[in-house]
This record gives sequence, C-alpha cells and structure tokens, in this order.
Amino acid sequence: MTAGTDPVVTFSGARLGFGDRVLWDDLDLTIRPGEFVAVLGPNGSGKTSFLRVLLRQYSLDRGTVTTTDKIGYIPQQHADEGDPMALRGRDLVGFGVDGNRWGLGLRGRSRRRDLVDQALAAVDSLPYADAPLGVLSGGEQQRLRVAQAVVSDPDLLLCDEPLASLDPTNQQVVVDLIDQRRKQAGTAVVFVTHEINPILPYVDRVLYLVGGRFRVGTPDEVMTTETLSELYGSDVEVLRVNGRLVVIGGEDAHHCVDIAETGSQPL
Ligand SMILES: Nc1ncnc2c1ncn2[C@@H]1O[C@H](COP(=O)(O)OP(=O)(O)OP(=O)(O)O)[C@@H](O)[C@H]1O
Repeated sequence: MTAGTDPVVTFSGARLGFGDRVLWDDLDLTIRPGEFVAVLGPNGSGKTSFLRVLLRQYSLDRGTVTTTDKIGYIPQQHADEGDPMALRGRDLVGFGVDGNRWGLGLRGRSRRRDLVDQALAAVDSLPYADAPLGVLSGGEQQRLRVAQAVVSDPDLLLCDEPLASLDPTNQQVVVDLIDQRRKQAGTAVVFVTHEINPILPYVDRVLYLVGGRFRVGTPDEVMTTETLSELYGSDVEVLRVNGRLVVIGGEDAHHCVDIAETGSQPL
C-alpha cells in the first residue's frame, strides 16, 4: 500500500437538495484509504448526485466536503465517449494519462506510452487495445474503463454502476480488477449500485439513501429488516438466500431473486 491514513473524503453536516427535495441532510462521513463504500438506494434517491458532489459538479447546500485531488472515475458501460468506431481502447486509456495536461514533449510521449501499456496489461486488455471500442464486448470495454480510471494513480475511485448490463462472469472480472487496485494501492472505492450482491464480499460500509434519509454502516448493520423498514418507513424484509441478500419491499425491488428457493433466513 502506498496511500497514507488521512481520510480521502470527509463530509461534515452535509446537505444536498433541489428545490423542496432534500436528498440528504446532516451527513457526517469519513472515508479512509482502502475502504470500499457501496452507495445504495432506490431510483432518484441521490446516488449519482452523491458522486457529482465528490466530483465537484454539484455544491452542497450546507456543510462541507473535502476530498483528495486524485480521483478516478468508472462510468456505466455504454458511457458516451464520442464515436465508438473512431476511438480505440488505447486512446481511451491515454485520456486518463493526459488529464488536464496538454502538449507533452517527446519524453512525455514515451512515458505516456509506457503508462498506457502498463495499464492495459494490468487489466489484460493488450490483445484488443488497438481495436475500435465499438467492436468490443461490454466486459472488454469495462476493463478498459478500469484501466483509464486507475492510470492516473487515484487515491479515490468513483464507480457509477460499472457492472450494469454485464453478465455475472464479466461483473466478477471488473469487481476483481477494482478490488485489486484497492488492495495494491490503498485506493478507496465509492461504488454506486442497485445490486449489492456482486460486491457484497468486498464492501466495508454501505451508505443507503432513501427519500431524503440515510444510514451508514457495515452491510450487517444496514442490510437488515429492521433498519431498512425504518429507513423506507414501510415494511421491508431482508433475507439471505444462498449467500445472497434479497430485499423485499421498499420503493423498488432491487436485489431481488426468486425466493422460492429454500434456506432463506430473515435478517
Ligand atoms: N441538476 C439537477 N437539478 C435538479 N434536480 C436534480 C439535479 N440532479 C439530480 N436531480 C434530482 O435529484 C434526484 C436524485 O437524482 P440522482 O440521479 O442522484 O438519483 P439516483 O439515486 O442516482 O437515481 P437512479 O438510481 O435512477 O440513477 C432526482 O429526483 C433528480 O431528478
């Protein structure tokens, strides 16, 4: 681990709202190097807005937020990168190296090429690095987006539903790459998702947003019938079915699997 122990994110008395709509209020949250924080909640609860605050795209109404300057970002698959047939994986990762720097000299160009090659190798993407993005599978594209996000050596990795529309095998590959970065470099991960199960083994804490309220805690603390019923203000049941969490009720039925299976235990 190269990261220190200073927090990479600190919210203090934070409030964000749009008009009459409050997404969260009085949020105190500190995220440390190497922590994996999942941001969960129904549609419109403020998950993406939470990332936008961290990216400085949205300002808080009240309170403060401080973050590290070294932030990487992994979007959903199908993120808009312009013409997918004109752009190669190598170009995408190169943008991650450039950041806001322009006009690299000759030495800079060779260093850039090395960094891009190392990042491509780390996610096993060298074989298709020169193909247009548009011909690559969803899983291959997401590996490249992980490479783009980590090539700038971030202390904080923001992930906006990066597993959406990937099959379970590719979900696992992408989560493993993110977790590998976390373990090797002590990079903190903030991971927005509708579906906690693919990341459950890695999650240290959950920030669960619902209708202007929130809970922060370990998955065992937050993902319970009692806590989520209180948060939603209605009856919600949380079951563990064959190692997976199933949330029944709430405003939308995320985490849902067929509960006709046996062996479920209310939590
Ligand atoms: N710039 C903005 N101006 C006004 N309202 C906004 C703005 N950005 C977000 N909102 C509103 O804030 C709420 C939260 O939106 P956000 O996209 O953060 O939710 P989300 O939890 O990510 O939703 P989803 O799961 O559907 O992606 C929504 O009601 C949205 O319309």
